[in-house]
Amino acid sequence: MNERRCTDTIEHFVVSAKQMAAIEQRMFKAGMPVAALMEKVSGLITEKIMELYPLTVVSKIGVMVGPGHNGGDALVVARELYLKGYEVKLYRPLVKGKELTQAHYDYAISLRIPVSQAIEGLSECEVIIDGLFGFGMTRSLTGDLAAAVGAINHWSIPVISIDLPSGLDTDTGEVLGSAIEADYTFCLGLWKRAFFQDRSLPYLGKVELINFGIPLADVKAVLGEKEVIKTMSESVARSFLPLPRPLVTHKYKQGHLLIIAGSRQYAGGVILTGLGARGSGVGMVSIAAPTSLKSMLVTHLPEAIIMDCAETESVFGRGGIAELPTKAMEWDNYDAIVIGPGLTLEARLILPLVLEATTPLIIDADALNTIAQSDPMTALKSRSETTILTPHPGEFKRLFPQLVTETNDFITRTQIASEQTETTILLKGARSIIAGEGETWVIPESTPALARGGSGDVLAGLLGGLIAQSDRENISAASLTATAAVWHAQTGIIASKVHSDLGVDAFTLTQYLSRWIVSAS
Ligand SMILES: NC(=O)C1=CN([C@@H]2O[C@H](COP(=O)(O)OP(=O)(O)OC[C@H]3O[C@@H](n4cnc5c(N)ncnc54)[C@H](O)[C@@H]3O)[C@@H](O)[C@H]2O)[C@H](O)CC1
Ligand SMILES: [K+]
Repeated sequence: MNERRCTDTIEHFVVSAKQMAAIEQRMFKAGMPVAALMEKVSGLITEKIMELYPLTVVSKIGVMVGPGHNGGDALVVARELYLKGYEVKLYRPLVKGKELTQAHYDYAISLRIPVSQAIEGLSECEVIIDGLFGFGMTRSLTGDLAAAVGAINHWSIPVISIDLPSGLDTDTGEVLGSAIEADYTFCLGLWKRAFFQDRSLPYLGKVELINFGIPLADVKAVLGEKEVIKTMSESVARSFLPLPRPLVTHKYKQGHLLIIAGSRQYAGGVILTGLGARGSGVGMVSIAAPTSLKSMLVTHLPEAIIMDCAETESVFGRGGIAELPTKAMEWDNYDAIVIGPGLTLEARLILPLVLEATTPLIIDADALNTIAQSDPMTALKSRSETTILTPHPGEFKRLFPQLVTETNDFITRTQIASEQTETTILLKGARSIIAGEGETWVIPESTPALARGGSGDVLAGLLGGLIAQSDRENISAASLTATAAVWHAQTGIIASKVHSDLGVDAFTLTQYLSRWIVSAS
């Protein structure tokens, strides 16, 4: 495997609370003392806090201390900051705690670090450290705990959460009763699943992984092969791009993508998909679209071959594709097909034929909605070639209503849907999730600037173009899908820096697709 593609480093793995506890136990069993690990971790957190809030700027720091080792970490951080000269005040709502945490508490008292009996005692602090609960939180926050969290969220004092914001479920990111809205979260050792569930984003603030040297062997031993979830970093995504191009090549060697999209009702989606494909660098784009869209498509995408299709009656104002021309259905001519954007539910007339194509197929938008109206499992499982679905949460729910009811976890949902349909699924969101062929990827960064009509059409074209020109023998569909998702998200970030979060309409987005590639050099 290409060395640059190595995802076997600590920063790439994502774990559940149960897996984290098992990994930690292996380290302890091998001889690493619990107290030594807590000192090491807390030393690193202290350094980060001092970088963010130097003594010259901030002096009063409040520390919330819980009963478990998250509270132990908080007490070590409190002690170190106190010894460095900060005015530290503790709040410990639960008197009982784990032995090591109690020992650190006793020592803090012996140093005369003040303790407030009520949360209000922390209201004058300039920063608050949240060490109430980490991955050991099992029950909902109630009573004094919930009230304390509510008070902190109400004040406008910056909050730093240790490991994860107290009150969030480590795996699903759900709020258990009430949760800290942190400004910064220092995730300890390995990324937890909650960091990649959309619902937890408003609570996490800026996130950073504190690498304290968990042995990779312990991670691999606990996760095995089946339960691996990885983040797709920018550098790994770049390594999956079809670069460098061979010096001697021609357009059909660089991939031929067929886009089947558009209707009279939704004429623009097909242009945006075409522009997304253009941005991918794919050698050739063919477009099958309703005949009345032809001249417009030629104007916007002069490089594409436009195959005009007979239209359905516009009784409902739809004007969708009634029939695909024979030329379009010579599937062997294409390296990938994208079907969906702007088709309307008239897609039902052509979809069964397209599903039979022996070409990698990306199914988006109305094609997904159309499949949802039939029997998705049977329709998708019967395909012989790679199939990629790109639903947003609404489309996902229409396709897999039962899964949405049965599991509260976006990652698990995507994995099960992928297994059941034998497809690769990209569940789009603030943190997109990709599952396919046993791989699971999460996308660690994006921007709300991309929450606009047409943004998904661009992604479908970009993904189709990437699949069409890639070395599919050596790169999985899931890896390429995650690469396209990173490319799309990072393009949004780059464009929003120039145009603001309000300025990244789908067309503008397409104009920045190549910037992400050159931004690395
Ligand atoms: N990852 C590592 O290798 C290290 C992690 N450290 C820190 O340890 C915590 C996890 O510690 P643990 O003691 O297992 O769990 P918590 O601190 O999250 O708290 C568990 C504690 O709280 C009780 N409890 C749970 N829910 C509630 C509730 N709603 N109300 C009241 N009490 C509750 C539960 O019964 C337990 O007693 C990890 O996050 C890191 O911060 C190490 O310090 C370094 C190595
Ligand atoms: K915490």
